[in-house]
Amino acid sequence: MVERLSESEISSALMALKGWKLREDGLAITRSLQFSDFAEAFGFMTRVAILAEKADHHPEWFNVYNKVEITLTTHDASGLSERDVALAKQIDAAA
Ligand SMILES: C[C@H](O)[C@H](O)[C@H]1CNC2=NC(N)=NC(=O)C2=N1
Repeated sequence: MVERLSESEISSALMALKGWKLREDGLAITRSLQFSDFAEAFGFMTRVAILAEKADHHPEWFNVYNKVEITLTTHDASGLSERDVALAKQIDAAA
């Protein structure tokens, strides 16, 4: 069973991440990214898809043209877990 992060763990995790915000309900983190065009955006999404599959931890995301909006939460914990932080760090590196 994956543990849900405490508020202080979430705050310190957000400081180590780039551009991620805590969703109003406190149960997810979100980040918006903008690329030069659709092909760049989709290439990023492809890299993230491979990382997500390897981690067995998957984003909720939306893409329109060169913009990608990502939401991370852990369904199994009904909130944020270390899996979200780990994937967010990998996403920051893939951007
Ligand atoms: C059995 C369980 O659904 C799987 O282990 C994974 C799949 N991907 C997942 N992704 C996310 N975001 N949260 C999960 O709890 C999750 N669980």
